[in-house]
Parts: sequence; structure tokens; C-alpha cells
Amino acid sequence: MMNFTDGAPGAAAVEARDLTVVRGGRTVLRSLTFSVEPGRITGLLGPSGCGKSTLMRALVGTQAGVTGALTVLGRPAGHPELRARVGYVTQAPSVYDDLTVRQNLHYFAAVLRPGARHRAARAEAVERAVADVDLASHADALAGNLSGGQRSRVSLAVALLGTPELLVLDEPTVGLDPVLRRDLWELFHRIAADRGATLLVSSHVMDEAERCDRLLLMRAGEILADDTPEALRRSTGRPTVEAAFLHLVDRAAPTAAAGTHEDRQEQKGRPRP
Ligand SMILES: Nc1ncnc2c1ncn2[C@@H]1O[C@H](COP(=O)(O)OP(=O)(O)OP(=O)(O)O)[C@@H](O)[C@H]1O
Repeated sequence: MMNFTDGAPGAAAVEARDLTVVRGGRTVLRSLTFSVEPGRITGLLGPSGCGKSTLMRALVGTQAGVTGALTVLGRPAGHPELRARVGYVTQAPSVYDDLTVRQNLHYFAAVLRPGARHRAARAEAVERAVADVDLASHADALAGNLSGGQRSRVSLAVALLGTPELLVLDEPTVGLDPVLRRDLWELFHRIAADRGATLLVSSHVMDEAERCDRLLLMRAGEILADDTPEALRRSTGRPTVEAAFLHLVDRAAPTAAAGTHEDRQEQKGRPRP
């Protein structure tokens, strides 16, 4: 995979050009070109199966079958230097059920910053992350005894430990009640405003689109629109981002059908990874 030259100050947090991903012999992302502004919240929205998780996996360097150019914080996606600079929260909470919330965080903090000399800094980072996700009252509860939403927040706290410059969050609000969803979005905005971090947040809930600074609307492995919520509503003449998205889907329908045919042509000559 190619990469762009090192990022200058103010450069895009993510730059993709002709980014294509083939999974199981099928092209699931096709020739995407976009950039993600630093210090802002970009929403990655689209229906189930459109390729949001695949795109996020490509960004953090865990996806095979990636071609094109993909640069993250001035480095090729997956570069070892990015491990401490990028926080990634998968859809399935990745926490140890037999450890408490605090023990989970101490464990991951030790992986990030091993050694006795970092003990005080680790303890501070753990307490800050617990407070960030509003789990202080459950800090000593076993992760296995938490609700689904609470476990998701532990995962998010793990990603916040290293104060990452880029946070990649795959559907972080799934299964959360409206109050928690609102609180989490407030936290995302605080992280962007106070720390200057860049957030890429996926969702298939269109009302969450209105909370983002910028949107990448996806469908069937393609980007339908890359704009602010306001500009999308204005350019489509629709009152909500959801209505704008549906309008764009209807307009793009013939192209998507053509893409399916291309898929079939591509599959003929391609080895299965
Ligand atoms: N391991 C795999 N092998 C082959 N194809 C896969 C694999 N995992 C996912 N896919 C396909 O890749 C496409 C994109 O999947 P992806 O998980 O990125 O979508 P998504 O937009 O994140 O969906 P959701 O919102 O349901 O999580 C889908 O068509 C899916 O069937």
C-alpha cells in the first residue's frame, strides 16, 4: 500500500486515495478518496454492511486486502508509531470479565506504558479515563457483572488511556439509552475541543449524524457524500440528514447496481484471501 508524504501541521488526520478493500473475494470498499479534518468529529454513517467497520479496520491497520493510499496522522495506516497515537474501539467490547473496571484499565495502561517509573502516570490516566466515561461508581465491579452499555464504556475508557490523537469508534452508542448516548456525545465533543483530538465515529443511527461536525455517508462500499450536516441538508433541500441520505441513495441507485456487476467480473480472476 502507498502512503502520502508526512503530514504537515494542520494536515488532514486521515487521507485516503483510491482505497479499495477486498474481503473473501468481494470488493467491499471501492476506490474511496476522502480526508478527515483534524480536531473535529467526523461521522461515518451508512446502512449495515456498507463497509464502515472495514474502513475503520483499514485505518487502524488490522484489515488485509487493502490497496490504494491511506495515511493516518502522517504515517501509513498500521505504522507501529501509530499504536500509541490512535485509539480504536471495536463494536464488541474487549474487556476481561474476570477483572474489575479499574483492574482492566490498569492492565491496558501497563501494556501502553510499562515500567515502574510510569506507575504514577498510569494511575492518573486510569482515574481520568474512569471519570471520562462516568464509571467511578462501578470502578471496582467485575466487568462481567456490568450491563452491555457499561461494558462498552469500559472499552471506550481503555481507548482513552493513551490520550490518543485519533479516536476510531465503531458504533460506540449501540444499545445505550438516550441519556447515556447524549452524555457520550458530549464527551466526544469535549475530547475534540479540549484535547484537539480527531474522532471518527461510525453509526447507522441517522439522528447521530446531526451531532457530527462532518459526515461521510456510505452505501455499498462507496462514499455517497462528504460534507457537513448543514451543507448536506441544504444541497439536497431536505430537512434532516436522514432525508438527505435517502435522497442521495435514490439518486445513486443505478450506479450501485452497476457496481454489483463489476463485483462479479472482479471475482472471476481474484484469489480468495
Ligand atoms: N470476514 C469477512 N469476509 C468476507 N466478507 C466480509 C467479512 N466481514 C465482513 N464482510 C463483508 O464486508 C462488507 C462490509 O462489512 P462491514 O462489517 O465493514 O460493514 P458495516 O457497515 O460495518 O456493517 P454493520 O453496521 O452491520 O457493522 C459486508 O458486505 C460484509 O458481508
